[in-house]
Amino acid sequence: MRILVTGGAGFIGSRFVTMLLQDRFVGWEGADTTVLDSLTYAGNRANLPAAHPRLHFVRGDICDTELVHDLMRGADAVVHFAAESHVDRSLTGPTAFYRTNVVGTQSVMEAALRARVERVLHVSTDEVYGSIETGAWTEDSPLLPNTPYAASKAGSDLVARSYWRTHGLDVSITRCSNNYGPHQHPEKLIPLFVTRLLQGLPVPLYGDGSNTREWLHVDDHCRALHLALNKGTAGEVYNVGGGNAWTNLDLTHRLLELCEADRSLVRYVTDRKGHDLRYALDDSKIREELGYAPRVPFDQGLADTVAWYRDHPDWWRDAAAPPERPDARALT
Ligand SMILES: NC(=O)c1ccc[n+]([C@@H]2O[C@H](COP(=O)([O-])OP(=O)(O)OC[C@H]3O[C@@H](n4cnc5c(N)ncnc54)[C@H](O)[C@@H]3O)[C@@H](O)[C@H]2O)c1
Ligand SMILES: Cc1cn([C@H]2C[C@H](O)[C@@H](COP(=O)(O)OP(=O)(O)O[C@H]3O[C@H](CO)[C@@H](O)[C@H](O)[C@H]3O)O2)c(=O)[nH]c1=O
Repeated sequence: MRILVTGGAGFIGSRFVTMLLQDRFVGWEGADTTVLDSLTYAGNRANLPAAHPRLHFVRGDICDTELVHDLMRGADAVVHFAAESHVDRSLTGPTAFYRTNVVGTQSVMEAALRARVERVLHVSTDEVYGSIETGAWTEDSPLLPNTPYAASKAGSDLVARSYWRTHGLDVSITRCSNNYGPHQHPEKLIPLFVTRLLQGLPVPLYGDGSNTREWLHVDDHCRALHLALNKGTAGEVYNVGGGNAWTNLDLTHRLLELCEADRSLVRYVTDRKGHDLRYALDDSKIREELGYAPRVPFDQGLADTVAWYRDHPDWWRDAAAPPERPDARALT
């Protein structure tokens, strides 16, 4: 078995590859893995084993269709993670988002079609549905993305779907909620707040902190991706939710406790432009059809994540700073 993973040096992709190399996915034991990653600010080669007999790392751009096609020759499956992933960056620099997320996904689908890859999984997000005040999105909910990031991911979903509908490419799409865990870039809420609190620095809470997100441990997400790739149906979408809905304010209070930090470190700053109020996924389809069930209790997963950042300051100290925000800059 040969698997190509795009974006495999990022947060979720590297965890997926690590679990694969540890033979944690039933039926894929001994699989050879090729990672294609351009190592943007978000990619880190050190997220993966330095050397492993079943890992081949290629630094390259998913928009280079010839390269992607060459790497796909003989591959049994492709898992497509590569993307620009941070909403705040998409507000100030959207071009890279449309290039990588839309054009790059078209390149990956085209290469998979030409290389006759048997199975493709496109990793997407609940943000394509927009914002929901009550209830939860099913896979049939309309796509109403609100930010450049979300719009580019919605575009990528439609590109993937069109390769299935027009050309019969065997591709499924997953849409998951907010992931957390080790190796997440400290531009995202949990690692940003944890790494700042551990240094005794204030944390920037957008708006009034009432925005709500559902948190999913990265290991549970990776298990869901394995199931979707192995047992999912071409052309179908599968939601993957965490079931743990928290307002940002409540989550911040939890992080303050875990980091043994004082509430005075919370700073309310100007809200994110177009800030989605609430995300909520109905993931009964993947649970009932593919047998998915999350395993990591949120309290345990969050405590372990904080401990990981506490134990790995060398990993995050040099990470690229989040985009400059005048009010966030004033915090330091
Ligand atoms: N993190 C989340 O909470 C979350 C939730 C839902 C969906 N997703 C989706 O999951 C996927 C992975 O997210 P993540 O959080 O691991 O992202 P990440 O930003 O940590 O990693 C993205 C990886 O893609 C690589 N990359 C970017 N542009 C590239 C290009 N043009 N060519 C090749 N490689 C390129 C980067 O170097 C990096 O290693 C993304 O598609 C994202 O939209 C993430
Ligand atoms: C960085 C930051 C974020 N926030 C708020 C904004 C959001 O309501 C919440 C989480 O923000 P972020 O960690 O940036 O994540 P969010 O915008 O929800 O997007 C994430 O989750 C999405 C899935 O829902 C993924 O598709 C994205 O790739 C991923 O980045 O915290 C703050 O209040 N302060 C901050 O400094």
